[in-house]
Amino acid sequence: MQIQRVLRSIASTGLRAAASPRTAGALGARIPRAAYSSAFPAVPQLGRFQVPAVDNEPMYNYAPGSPERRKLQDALVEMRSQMPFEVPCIVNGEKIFTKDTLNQPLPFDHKTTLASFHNADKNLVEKAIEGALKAKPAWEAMPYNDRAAIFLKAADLLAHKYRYKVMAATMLGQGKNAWQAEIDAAAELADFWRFNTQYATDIYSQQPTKNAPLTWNRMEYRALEGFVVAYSPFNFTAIGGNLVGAPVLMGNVCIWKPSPTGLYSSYLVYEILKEAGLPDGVIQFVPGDAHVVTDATFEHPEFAGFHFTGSTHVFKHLWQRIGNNINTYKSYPRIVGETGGKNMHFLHKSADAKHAALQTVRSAFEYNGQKCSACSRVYVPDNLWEEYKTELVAQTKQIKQGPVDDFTNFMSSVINKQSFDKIKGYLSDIASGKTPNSSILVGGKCDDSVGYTIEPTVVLATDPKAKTMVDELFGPVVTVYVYPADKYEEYLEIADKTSAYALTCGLFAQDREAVIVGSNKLRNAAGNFYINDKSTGAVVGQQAFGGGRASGTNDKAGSSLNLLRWVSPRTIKESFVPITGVQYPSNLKE
Ligand SMILES: NC(=O)c1ccc[n+]([C@@H]2O[C@H](COP(=O)([O-])OP(=O)(O)OC[C@H]3O[C@@H](n4cnc5c(N)ncnc54)[C@H](O)[C@@H]3O)[C@@H](O)[C@H]2O)c1
Ligand SMILES: N[C@@H](CCC=O)C(=O)O
Repeated sequence: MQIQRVLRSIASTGLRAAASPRTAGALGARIPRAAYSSAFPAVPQLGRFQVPAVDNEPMYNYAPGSPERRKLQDALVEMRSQMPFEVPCIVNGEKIFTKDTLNQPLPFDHKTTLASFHNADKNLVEKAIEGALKAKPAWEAMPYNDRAAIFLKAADLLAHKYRYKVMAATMLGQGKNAWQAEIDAAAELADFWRFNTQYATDIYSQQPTKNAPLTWNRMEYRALEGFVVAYSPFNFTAIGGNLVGAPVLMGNVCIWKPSPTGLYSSYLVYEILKEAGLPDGVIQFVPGDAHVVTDATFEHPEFAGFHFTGSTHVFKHLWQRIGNNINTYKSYPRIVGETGGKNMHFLHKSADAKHAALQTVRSAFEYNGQKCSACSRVYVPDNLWEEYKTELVAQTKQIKQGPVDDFTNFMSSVINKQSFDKIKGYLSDIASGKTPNSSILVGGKCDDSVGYTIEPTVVLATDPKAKTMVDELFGPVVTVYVYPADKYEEYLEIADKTSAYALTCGLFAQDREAVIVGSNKLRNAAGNFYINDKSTGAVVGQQAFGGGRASGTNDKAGSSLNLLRWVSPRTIKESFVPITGVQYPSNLKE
């Protein structure tokens, strides 16, 4: 509160100073010092501060007997003993219980509720927008060092004080096992917040390199005029923290509609930012019906940007809506969306078949196949098929599935009934012969009596355009197509054209020429391309993430490219010496 008061006073004195008239219009006239001297003393910046060097958050491995395993198990027990939690909307720092509630169940035990959350109605969303716009001048005026410090502090709070709590919420609410929660809710989120401070510093330091005599040129990276809206998906706690964190670090204010199936961990993320010093109103936490929140935010003239991660059809629909409203807005809204995938592993005949099979099992089935980057189609040359299949089937069969509290479980269940029904529909059609050219090689059972559980499943397709080679299922199903080993280039071209998506791809080959040919032919088939590695597991600071085509705007979360979308630069030229006439030398008579 105190910090907000100070910032508000800075912002308003700044505005007063800008508006105060000069005593005389002519250049060179004396300006009384007092008119200006009171405007800026509250924010002396007596140094060019250097944001601390950042590194990836070290990851614990949760091996049996490790202290981190015990601490995480304790956090799970504690969370289970306290749930269900009640989650309010938070607008202008105030917790608001609207009494219009929904539950977030455990996906692997859907009769048990993790949290009950209050949905915002139209009036509350409008109040959130108004409050955010009021908070904006002070937030934007806060010196960058202080904005960065808030995010660095949040990252440290997350990595230390709240690590196991946020991980436990991610495990119970979103169905992740310990390792998947570690790489998401602890490591990736801390990395996003820390690395972004570095990227923002880099952006701010990009300044004009030339100055004509008697002038000074500068570039100011203004926040967008208005407010930004962020809609987050259920599958990564870190993504929600970055969807709001990136624009806000650059001086924007943000209306955050978290996913109903990732709600409790999102709430904890908001609370951490608040504890780190984020002023009230800068992020407005408004769970709510998607249509209600969209109607209120997308119809507002100050709607300045949309930061989305989720499915392709939702993003396309929302983009269209923004287009239809274009005459409503003060500016052209920035639209950034990372969306679906139909990610492939492509093996050349020189590939290490066992390595590729193991990586396929990890990529296709870790987090129950619910990573946007999960491998869901594989092209295997016939010379490697027997070896690859033997390993793939054996490894798939030994996967243990069940509640996340049992650390020996590699998988749990998919997120909700809608997802379960969709995947079950595809698998039933294959099992009953309704889908031509496809059969189930291993897995295929679906059971939603306790959790929304789908067995890890491998489909064998005899048509490279079979339905499950094309559509995103977003669950633990991978489809394999066996191609003639000597038709590598032909099948690279088919793979490139098979799906509308272009998110991630793993190319497996020992032969360097095959690596070069594959990389070239699949240049536009993926925004994240891996050679002899799986299609999942991008790390902030190492592999900036995002895809093209129907997979998104490819603004690369976890990079300066993304942060640049949240600023509207102003070029400033200052002249130091008055001119003395209008004519240029070229106007003079010979
Ligand atoms: N490319 C990436 O970086 C990336 C990362 C994570 C997830 N994803 C994709 O996200 C999807 C899975 O996440 P999800 O199920 O949470 O996605 P989703 O599209 O169902 O939901 C995303 C967000 O949009 C909201 N939403 C849903 N329907 C809406 C509508 N009609 N109008 C307005 N808002 C709406 C949701 O409430 C949620 O906040 C997959 O397609 C996956 O590939 C992509
Ligand atoms: N960072 C993740 C992708 C996020 C999508 O769900 C990965 O690369 O596995």
